[in-house]
Amino acid sequence: MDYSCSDSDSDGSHISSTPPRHHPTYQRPPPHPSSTASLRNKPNPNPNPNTCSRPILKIKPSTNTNKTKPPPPIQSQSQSHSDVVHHQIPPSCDAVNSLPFQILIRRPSSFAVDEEPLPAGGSCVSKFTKMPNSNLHPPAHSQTNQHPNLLGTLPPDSEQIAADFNVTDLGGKLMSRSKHKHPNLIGACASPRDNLIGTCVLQATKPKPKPITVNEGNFVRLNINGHGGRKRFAHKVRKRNPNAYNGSRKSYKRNKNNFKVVCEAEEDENSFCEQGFLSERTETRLDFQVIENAAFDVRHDPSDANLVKLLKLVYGYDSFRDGQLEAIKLILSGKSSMVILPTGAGKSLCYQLPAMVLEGMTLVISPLVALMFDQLKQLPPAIPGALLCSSQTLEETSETLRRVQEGTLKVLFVSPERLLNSEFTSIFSANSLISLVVIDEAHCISEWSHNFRPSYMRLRASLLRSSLGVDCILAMTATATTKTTHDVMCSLEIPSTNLVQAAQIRDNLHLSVSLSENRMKDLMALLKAPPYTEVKSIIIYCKYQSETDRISKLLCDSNIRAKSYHSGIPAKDRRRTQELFCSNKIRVIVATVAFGMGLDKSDVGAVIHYSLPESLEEYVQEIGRAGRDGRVSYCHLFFDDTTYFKLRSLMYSDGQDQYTVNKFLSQVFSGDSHSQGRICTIVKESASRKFDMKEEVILTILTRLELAEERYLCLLPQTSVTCVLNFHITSPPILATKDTIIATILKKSEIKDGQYIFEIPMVACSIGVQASTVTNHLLNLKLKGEITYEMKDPAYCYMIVNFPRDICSLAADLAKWLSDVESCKVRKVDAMFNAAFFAVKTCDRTNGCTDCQHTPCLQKKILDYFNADNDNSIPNKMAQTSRFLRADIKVFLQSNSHAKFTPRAIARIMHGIASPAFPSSTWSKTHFWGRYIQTNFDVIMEAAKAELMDCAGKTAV
Ligand SMILES: Nc1ncnc2c1ncn2[C@@H]1O[C@H](COP(=O)(O)OP(=O)(O)OP(=O)(O)O)[C@@H](O)[C@H]1O
Repeated sequence: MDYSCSDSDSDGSHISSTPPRHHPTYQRPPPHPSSTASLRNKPNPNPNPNTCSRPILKIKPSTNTNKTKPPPPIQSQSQSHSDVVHHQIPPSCDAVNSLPFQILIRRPSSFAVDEEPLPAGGSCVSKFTKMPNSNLHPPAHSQTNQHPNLLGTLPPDSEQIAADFNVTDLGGKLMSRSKHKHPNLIGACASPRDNLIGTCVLQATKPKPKPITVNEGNFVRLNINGHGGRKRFAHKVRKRNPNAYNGSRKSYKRNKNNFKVVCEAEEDENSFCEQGFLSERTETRLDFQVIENAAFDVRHDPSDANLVKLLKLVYGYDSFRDGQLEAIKLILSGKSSMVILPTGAGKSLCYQLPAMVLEGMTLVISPLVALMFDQLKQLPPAIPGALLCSSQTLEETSETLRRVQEGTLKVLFVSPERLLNSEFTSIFSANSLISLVVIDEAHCISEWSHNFRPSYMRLRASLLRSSLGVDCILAMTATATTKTTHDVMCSLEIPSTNLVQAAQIRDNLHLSVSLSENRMKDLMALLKAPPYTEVKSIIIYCKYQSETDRISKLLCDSNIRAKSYHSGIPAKDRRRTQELFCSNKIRVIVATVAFGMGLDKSDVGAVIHYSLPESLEEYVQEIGRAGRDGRVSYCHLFFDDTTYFKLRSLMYSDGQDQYTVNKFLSQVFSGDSHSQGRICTIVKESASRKFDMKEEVILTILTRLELAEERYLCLLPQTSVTCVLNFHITSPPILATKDTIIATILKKSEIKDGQYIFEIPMVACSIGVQASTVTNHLLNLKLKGEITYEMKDPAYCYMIVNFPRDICSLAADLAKWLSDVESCKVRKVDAMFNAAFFAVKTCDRTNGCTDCQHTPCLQKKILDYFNADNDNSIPNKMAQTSRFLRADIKVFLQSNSHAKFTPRAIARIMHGIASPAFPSSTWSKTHFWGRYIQTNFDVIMEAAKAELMDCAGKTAV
């Protein structure tokens, strides 16, 4: 069996494995640094005392099956950069937080989109430009200036974090501005001229209502007929939505500097008249006036009638969907809430509408940059919005921050990593600018979700309150089990009464499932038969990238317009594919899990799962991309044992033994118990190989150490450790005479082929400054043409806050926690497989199920799964013993006596799972690779442990 074809796209969860793809010939595997057996220990209790019981808020049932639920600088102590580097730097956590870097998580996954170079820009300037109101205009001297260090090209390693330099530096400047009274309402036009150019401000008092004239009535007329009105209005929105970037990254890029286009309109009124735009602009002004009045009414009386009126004006919809009204009322009354509504149910409206009504700004925390762009684009014109991401230019970032300070933004999208930047957060904590924090995809907070992210783990109510000065939090997700919901609500301190939940699956989705011996053949047959022949847009989900390419080619060969989509395809091509799909130029998109988040194509008529999803959550998310227009849509799932076993094995990619965690912690806390305040770095790549631990797992452990009650460390923005420097204009010794940093660099460098190689933290420490000061200085010199340099060895950076009293028991706790997370993921695969298996093999087809149509029984399985109080008892198909296992392990160890193994490493090889120290490029050539994929992983680990102890005993003798 060949298990090396594992080019899967992760779902964004670091726990998902993304093994490499290759087929090399067998070589003798290299020795491995780690060795011996692993141990286990006691669990970590729930850290949050705020328990949330069953949800209480009920949603009125509609067609859906609604569910109700409730110190001073000291000398450097750097070691080799390959491991942990320690640096004593000014100790205040705040001070170090102000390093102009952010932690960015590199993910070989859908979330990797987060870090892809996105089209520059993102702060979309709306036509709601600031009006000449002295209250809103800072004095000229307080205008934001460009930071001299931040212009021009950034070094490759710092490209990603460059924008965050901007935020940091600007943050400081912005803080020194005069404090402006934050406006309250949207769309109050200030002067006739401002009106003509569609300029708006937010006012604190109710504006004088204007009588609606024939012209003015256009807006109301456009929307009065609900859906039809919405369509026509949507057209207007597309034409004029200040938040939209025309649906196309390309065109957005083209327009990114065209803020001027909007501003120029002010000067070029005549041309607008000539082009016949004047009346449209007048309508726009009046539209906003009407909306503003309606928003004012809602703020003073959030009655159903007023809310529906505002809904109709802004969106053109006649009524709220399930859960929306309840959620909006909770938010408007200042209550933190959690909203669990199916994909496509309209969760965005639950924060957009309050954003219009509430004073101050709504901050939306979103896991993906691509998702932020989509959400920004979808904001109605009446809600001025922007986003901040690391791919933006200094100008774009400063423009957005200026609008934040002025209060002319109502919605701002940011990534969770942004909250690590204390200068960014200080803008808000000092000014109370934010009235609502929305956490999109809130399940990512919980390690018990299918998509846990370490950066989300840091989103706790206490942090949000202290760093952003906000009281009201809205957590939104489409998929959360009872355990995940409880976890999220506890972390965000949301009372159990404030849960708005509806069935996690829509009724218009027809679910079918089949056990397949030959999935490719069955897929082709499915596509060539009704109802699929009639479906205009289809998504086919596969586990592996290679599968998507193969299937899309096959479909094209069969005259079906199809394209593949996965994270191995360049971002530009992926965007193009998505555009082609959204504009119906291709009929089928064959994708990995990397596709779909934030996709709002309403007429996807079918979603086919060529591979078993990793969890019912993933399944529900993905089928939720069908039928968003409410029409009957078809979702078919193919499954088979082989895919299940492979998938299940992959869930063991991230677990760690206590032995390894212990070694890792010893490295993290190397030094003595008086090392509080010491700044350390862990070079990602070398540490990952050394401990046979994925980089994301390293970050997860560090984050966990930060969030522990004792707070062992404080995570700092990531940095690069090594710098390779070339001098170009002035000779190094001459430059050193007038530049202290260069003088220190010369002292600390090793010279190789004329290049100066040094460690940034070491240089920073010896001068007693922060690493960012050194990098900023280098950047400045680079911009002057004096030097060029390359940054290497990206590293996690942290400050030791509390030295652990007992590293062994801490390691035991952490290993137990990692093991629990691992088991949880395995159970999720089992639950997915069991649901499919039940439908095909056990369902008696009495409750509406027929042949392979299993909507009723799958819906029930899904609801049961999401509502279960625990997930402990999920049966699985794994063998619990194997006759030849011990003997095979013995042979394997004998034939690889040069290498050192842990029991887990052996079990992974027997399951065909690659890891940083045992890559499949080398180890997949052993014929034991994946041989025991059907045997319980823990059983193999136990056998391996016994065999290793045997070997060790013999060696000792
Ligand atoms: N009350 C409503 N009436 C009609 N359409 C609505 C209503 N509320 C939202 N919609 C529409 O439903 C579509 C889906 O909304 P939205 O993108 O907010 O869904 P979502 O729940 O966030 O989905 P996902 O979980 O996939 O992100 C949008 O086109 C939106 O305009």
